[in-house]
Amino acid sequence: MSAVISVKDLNKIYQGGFQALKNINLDIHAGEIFALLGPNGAGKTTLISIICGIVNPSSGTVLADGYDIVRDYREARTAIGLVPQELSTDAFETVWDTVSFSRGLFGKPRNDAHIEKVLKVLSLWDKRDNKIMMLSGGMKRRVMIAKALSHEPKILFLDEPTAGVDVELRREMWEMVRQLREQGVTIILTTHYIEEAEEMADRVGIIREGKIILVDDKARLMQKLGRKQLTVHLAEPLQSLPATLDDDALALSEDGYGLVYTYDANQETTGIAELLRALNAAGIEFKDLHSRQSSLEDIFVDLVHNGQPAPANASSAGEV
Ligand SMILES: Nc1ncnc2c1ncn2[C@@H]1O[C@H](COP(=O)(O)OP(=O)(O)OP(=O)(O)O)[C@@H](O)[C@H]1O
Repeated sequence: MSAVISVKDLNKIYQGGFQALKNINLDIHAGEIFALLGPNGAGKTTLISIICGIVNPSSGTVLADGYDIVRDYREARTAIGLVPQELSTDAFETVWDTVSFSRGLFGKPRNDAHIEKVLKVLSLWDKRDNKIMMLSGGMKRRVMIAKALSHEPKILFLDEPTAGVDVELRREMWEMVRQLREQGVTIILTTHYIEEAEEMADRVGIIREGKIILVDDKARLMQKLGRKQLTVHLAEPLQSLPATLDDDALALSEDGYGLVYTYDANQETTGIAELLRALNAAGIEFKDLHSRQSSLEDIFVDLVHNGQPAPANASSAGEV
């Protein structure tokens, strides 16, 4: 697969000596949706800013669409559209003028047909003559994306595209991002919503303390690192686990009514049959069984906080 962005041995030391990026190596494939995940301060924005030519690297190289982001700055930058975290648009301009003006900033000749296409994909066509200040927050966010696409970039960076956006609008944005990918745009997004990466990404990269700790195909990652969890709902609460049930993979819920067993679904023997036999032998009755696959969020939390995948925890906040 061809790399549309190629990052090699990239380091960033900010003035004052803080090293925000530590020897980053990363290839982004043409046509994929790549999600960059990491806790606050991990280095996501720094990495994106370097690729987009906003921040200077301390060492290492980055090629965007084959162009060196330092030596061939102009060509590299033309290949990229960036939607930053903060909304910044001219409130008094119309949607059409703002988006066409952005195209001009890249030295591209006027192309009304392209601007029309972008506004239509982003469902902004009906609003083209409205002033930005008349638009809702979600529409303003779409204007930012339209601006980033105005010069026909091959690569689109979305930094926290749905931060503070309600669930319905988030789903709309996801749909729109998928449409852009279908039109051949490579998309790199950073997100705090794991659900967003789980829903959309082809590949996921996890960054922690300035280092890329993992890059993998999302589906493979979930299969490889995912665990399953079986909860046995007991008829009567237990104070503690009987000695015959002592097993690292088994935990008692706080209220004593749930036994939570974590296992690897890819193994030939999961240990479930033994567990149920042991419960019988101990005279422990249960009312129900419930199993779940660990989510990308479980995997992420384990990797970021423990450095390795661990048993699925029932974390469901959806945000890190
Ligand atoms: N201009 C700067 N000077 C010094 N340190 C900086 C500068 N910009 C960022 N940093 C530091 O570099 C680290 C990485 O910051 P960065 O903004 O890249 O993280 P992030 O992963 O994007 O975080 P968030 O999820 O909070 O946006 C942080 O510790 C931050 O304090």
